[in-house]
Amino acid sequence: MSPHDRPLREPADIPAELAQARRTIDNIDAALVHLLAERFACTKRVGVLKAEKNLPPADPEREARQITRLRGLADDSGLDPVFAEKFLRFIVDEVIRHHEAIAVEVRGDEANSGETK
Ligand SMILES: O=C(O)C(=O)C[C@]1(C(=O)O)C=C[C@@H](O)C=C1
Repeated sequence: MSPHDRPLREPADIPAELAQARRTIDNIDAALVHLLAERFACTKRVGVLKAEKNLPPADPEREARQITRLRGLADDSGLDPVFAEKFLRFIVDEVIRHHEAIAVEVRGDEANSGETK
């Protein structure tokens, strides 16, 4: 466990309920960071697999299905579906940038090893 996992210290003079809510927010933010780190570790592997198999970095058809699914989940759980879609778009755009960089690296490695595909 990292020292950053602990909730932030709050001033003693703030209302107890606000301090409790902020502890919950800090725990949720920590979980979000851990989840994003796991997701990006997984998509890094996907980027390598795609580059090795000469697949394109982006898969718009899969993205469309992910958006439909997440919008439905958001709706069911009281989260604004427009926000859910923007959030996924933000993450996936970053993943695609990573995939593009990985593809450049893998192509370079192949060129250096004299491999052909
Ligand atoms: O599923 C893939 O093919 C991925 O590369 C992962 C991912 C994602 O982050 O969810 C990213 C890019 C694609 O356009 C679709 C989905």
